[in-house]
Amino acid sequence: MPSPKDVYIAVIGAGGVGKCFLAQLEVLSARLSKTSSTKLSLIYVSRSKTVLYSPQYTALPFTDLTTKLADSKQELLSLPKIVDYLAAAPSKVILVDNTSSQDVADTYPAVLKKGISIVTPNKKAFSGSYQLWEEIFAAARESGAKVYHESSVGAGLPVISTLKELVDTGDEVTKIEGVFSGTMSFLFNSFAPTEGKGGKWSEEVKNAKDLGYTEPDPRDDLNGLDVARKLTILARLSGLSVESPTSFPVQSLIPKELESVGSGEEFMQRLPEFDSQMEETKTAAEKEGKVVRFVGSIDIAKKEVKVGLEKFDPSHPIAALKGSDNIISFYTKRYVSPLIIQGAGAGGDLTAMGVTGDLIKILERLS
Ligand SMILES: NC(=O)C1=CN([C@@H]2O[C@H](COP(=O)(O)OP(=O)(O)OC[C@H]3O[C@@H](n4cnc5c(N)ncnc54)[C@H](OP(=O)(O)O)[C@@H]3O)[C@@H](O)[C@H]2O)C=CC1
Ligand SMILES: N[C@@H](CC=O)C(=O)O
Ligand code: NA
Repeated sequence: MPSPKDVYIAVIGAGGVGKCFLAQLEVLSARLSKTSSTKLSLIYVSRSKTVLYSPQYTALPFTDLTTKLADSKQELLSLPKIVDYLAAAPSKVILVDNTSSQDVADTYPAVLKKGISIVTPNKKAFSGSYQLWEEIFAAARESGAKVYHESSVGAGLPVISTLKELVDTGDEVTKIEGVFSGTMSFLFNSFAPTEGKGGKWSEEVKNAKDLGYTEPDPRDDLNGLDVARKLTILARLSGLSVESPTSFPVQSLIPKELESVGSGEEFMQRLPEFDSQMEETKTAAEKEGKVVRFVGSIDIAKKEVKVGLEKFDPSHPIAALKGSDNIISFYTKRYVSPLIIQGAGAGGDLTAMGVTGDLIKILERLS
């Protein structure tokens, strides 16, 4: 029989972030077994085409887990079947969604209604329709299940928790601005550095993908939608009921000629043909003694959200960012001089850290 401190963990998605999360889960699980009465049991892990799970809810061993998952012949479960399986577990369950799937995100209300808590870096649930946002939090309130998504903005950086604490303690956010994409930050810091020549645009896009910074399809970064999703989440948490990430101006860096390309692979292959377009943008800024960067802002009073390229003096903190750094400035009634959060905003281990941190918060709050 499971004890009240047994907690079952189900993980959907074992890519760049998911694999790092599983490694962190193994360490956390071993630490908790030595230092507390909490026993974590990983009972379900899946990728898009394979699944490994325990019908009897016994813990899956961590040894060679990703190889066993890749080789598994177990039949995939549909999302409603996953919910049924988890709801029938004999103790508390936390679902970890490490995908960028809208279908998985759309299942959150049903998951939460069954009392299953969720942690995720997936932006889709919180930046989809406003109706989905309301359904998610209504379901969590109704059942008492928790839903945490720190890594949906700024990867492991404490962006969501900071904003929630500002709002929950009665502060009023007036403006949020900065660099919200690790990919875009890396691209512009390497393509248009404040010193030196910089690399080719398409080559830097490939580097960002290889480093695990981009979305599964890098076009979701280049079209500005990833930043728009993050701003939608932050705006909603600040009290602005933004309808969707396409309900405000978003500048896309996808060349017009490649807008209708079918696959991400073909897009990456053809991108070098259009390097001259970004070169022109860079040169135009250089002629003014500036550099281009991809930024976003939310003006709460004006109810204005925007995403796109802007030019900065090389001495500006946004121009001086390094690597995949994000910089996020909160202007509030209390913080007239902004509260600034800065640091790496993408990468498997850093993103997984936010997910594992959320998991720990839920474990502390589960009664
Ligand atoms: N990478 C980063 O730096 C950051 C990522 N995030 C977010 O983290 C999430 C994961 O990103 P990342 O790990 O980089 O992406 P990857 O593409 O590397 O991994 C996604 C994983 O999800 C799996 N998957 C997709 N759809 C399904 C499904 N329906 N059922 C089961 N598994 C599925 C994929 O399966 P398969 O292996 O078969 O393809 C893959 O294992 C995304 O939501 C992203 O926005 C957030 C902050 C930073
Ligand atoms: N693709 C995203 C990943 C984190 O959200 C980014 O580059 O910021
Ligand atoms: Na974060």
